[in-house]
Amino acid sequence: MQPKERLKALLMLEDGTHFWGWSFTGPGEAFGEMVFNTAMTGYQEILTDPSYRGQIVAMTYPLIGNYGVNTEDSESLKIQVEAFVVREYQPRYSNWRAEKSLGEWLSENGVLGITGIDTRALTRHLRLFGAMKAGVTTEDLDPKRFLERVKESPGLVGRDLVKEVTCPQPYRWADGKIEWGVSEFLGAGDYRIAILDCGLKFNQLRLFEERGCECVVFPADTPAQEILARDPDGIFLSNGPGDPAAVPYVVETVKQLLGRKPIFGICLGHQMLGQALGASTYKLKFGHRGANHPVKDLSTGKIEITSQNHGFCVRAEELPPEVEVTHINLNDGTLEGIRHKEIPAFSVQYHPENAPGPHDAVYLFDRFIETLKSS
Ligand SMILES: NC(=O)CC[C@H](N)C(=O)O
Repeated sequence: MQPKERLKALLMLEDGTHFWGWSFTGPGEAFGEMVFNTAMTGYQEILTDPSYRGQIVAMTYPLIGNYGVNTEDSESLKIQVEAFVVREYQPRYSNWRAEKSLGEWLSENGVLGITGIDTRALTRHLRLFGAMKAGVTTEDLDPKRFLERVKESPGLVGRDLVKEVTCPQPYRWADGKIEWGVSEFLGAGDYRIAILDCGLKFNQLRLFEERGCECVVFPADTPAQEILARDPDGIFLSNGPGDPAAVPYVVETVKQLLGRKPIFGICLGHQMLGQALGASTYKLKFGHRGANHPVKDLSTGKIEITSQNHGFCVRAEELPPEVEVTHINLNDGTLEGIRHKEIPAFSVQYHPENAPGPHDAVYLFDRFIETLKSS
């Protein structure tokens, strides 16, 4: 794209701090919580991760777009971020799997991407003052007026975004494909996993399938009895967007499932389990989003390098004595994993399914299968 075709864009934070850049996707406007992700690669997976709903994501890696996008690497059926912010967008992609440019894909899907932003300054600001509401626009370039609109936009706290991303009806996952409307297990695997979909990433389903599991996915508001009626061997609680305190109906479901079937939760799923066990959640200052967060597995003493994407955390001090802390984050000491000592239920705050990120923590899927064998 030649500079003369570029549209000027404004990125405005809730505190009035603002940056000028250019759109690389055409005209547009969006609002959301401004967050940064430190992964060096994996922008397609990040853009399609439903946990990013309600957020504008900036990449700290300075060159984005150089390997294009393809039809295989998406983690859900659509682009989920509200908008995308980069230092330097590269439209000339080079990769044998690429099918189109990042800019074409974003603009076809009506998602605004802006380039030319000093993402290092932006990130330092967010680290100092915390994640905050923001807006990006090519249409309302008066900073004073746009700031007022950013202030009026809804934030993340108290907002149930799960209802926006959960599947509209149950489906069965078979050979990497969705079979809409199938809510029964057909006996195709060694283990039947019922998935409570709060905004899952497809790699969770792929990893279960690779391990011989048959997965049936249920909308987040499915009552516990309906799930139990399918007689699954285990229950998986997926990741998902927004404030974990704003989805009490899922916490209620998890309470009813506890002790009935083995449970494994990831990220929002972990926050649902934590709340079902009696702890509350709080908002982190700027969250953890990236692909190199060190986490210690306290049961083995091993350190794993993990993929992360969360802005909230479970209060460890509120967990009852029958719940053990299994993982901690070595950057800031926050809670990263729990396990119930008496009933088969465990969860982690980070992303063992990676996509994008290192594969160090995939063992947790195997640990869950071991739990199913012994339950
Ligand atoms: N990836 C996730 O599941 C994120 C969980 C939750 N929305 C948070 O930000 O903490």
